[in-house]
Amino acid sequence: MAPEAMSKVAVMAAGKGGPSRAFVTFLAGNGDYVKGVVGLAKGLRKVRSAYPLVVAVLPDVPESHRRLLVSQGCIVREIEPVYPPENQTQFAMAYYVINYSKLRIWEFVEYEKIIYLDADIQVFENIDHLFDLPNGHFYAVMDCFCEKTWSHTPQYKIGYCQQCPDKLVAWPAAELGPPPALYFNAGMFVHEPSLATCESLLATVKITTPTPFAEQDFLNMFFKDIYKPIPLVYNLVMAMLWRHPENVELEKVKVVHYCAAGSKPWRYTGKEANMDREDIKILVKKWWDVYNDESLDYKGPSPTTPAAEEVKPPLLTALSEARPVKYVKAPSAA
Ligand SMILES: O=c1ccn([C@@H]2O[C@H](COP(=O)(O)OP(=O)(O)O[C@H]3O[C@H](CO)[C@H](O)[C@H](O)[C@H]3O)[C@@H](O)[C@H]2O)c(=O)[nH]1
Ligand SMILES: O[C@H]1[C@H](O)[C@@H](O)[C@H](O)[C@@H](O)[C@H]1O
Ligand SMILES: [Mn+2]
Repeated sequence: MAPEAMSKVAVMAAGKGGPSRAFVTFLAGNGDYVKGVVGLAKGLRKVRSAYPLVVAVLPDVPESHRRLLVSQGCIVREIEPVYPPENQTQFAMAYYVINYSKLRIWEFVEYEKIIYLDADIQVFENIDHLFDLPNGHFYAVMDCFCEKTWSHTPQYKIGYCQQCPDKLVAWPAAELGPPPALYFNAGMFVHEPSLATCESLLATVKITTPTPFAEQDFLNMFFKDIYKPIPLVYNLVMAMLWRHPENVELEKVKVVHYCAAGSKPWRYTGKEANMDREDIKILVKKWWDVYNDESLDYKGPSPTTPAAEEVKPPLLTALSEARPVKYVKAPSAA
């Protein structure tokens, strides 16, 4: 089926009154991450996903970028920034605001379930079946602790990784107590929006000291009791390719997360560590092939009404009214 026909199916399916579902991504600033979102929208079309891509945008995303996303069939929704607790940021403020603002997607209660994907993710095979996972859990892929980005952690310091818990070094339980809880990469997850959860997330974040991986550390803490790992084919964290090649069957991977330093396809130069690998070059080319494929451009009806009708509800209104936030053409939860 042609991509534009599939988009019509998506609109129809969304309007049928079944459980409403959406892919959600997140965009901040006026930089080049918008390319990631365009690539993702086209990738989801290529694999014939039946569900829309909602883009949660911070107020600093320029109008031209919003229009571009709408022209690519995305549903653009502005969110309010979430700020870290005052005076507690040992790291850059902007970084925390960007990442914590992701917590707003729990406000999207017109969707019963969402699959969140970072803008630096591409979907190469259909993953719509993940919407059928039982509710009540937080599904995501386990992270790898082996890159330098982890050097602040005890795991990294002793050379322990949950991807091969017995191989490198076993966790020294005698000294450090039980091994750390399983830790997911927050670039991709499956969960249910809920105003109650959102309220609790925002209240908890206010009293939680920011840590280096920002909302990722926070979500790991918040959802640790309901976290369920899913196979790494749903979020290939790139470092897995050189850190744990024995765990990766590249031909089976459905979702690639271009998160390693230097791997964002739209900034790729090949010069950073590990970036001259053949598998990386292939994955970067695959991303560009989707991004440049004009046949994947959105050709269906406009997924939103004019920008003036965009509803930008303050969280408090949304919470106090405790009903789905109204938004143009988004599948209704009814
Ligand atoms: O200028 C920016 C920066 C980030 N983003 C959005 O924020 C997401 C997270 O940023 P990165 O993808 O660059 O972060 P990484 O994947 O390298 O980092 C990982 O850690 C982050 C916090 O440290 C987040 O948890 C993220 O989901 C997780 O995969 C992006 O995909 C994008 O959707 C923007 O829109 N603009
Ligand atoms: O393991 C990954 C990786 O190290 C990324 O580069 C980092 O940005 C992520 O937050 C982390 O989860
Ligand atoms: Mn990412």
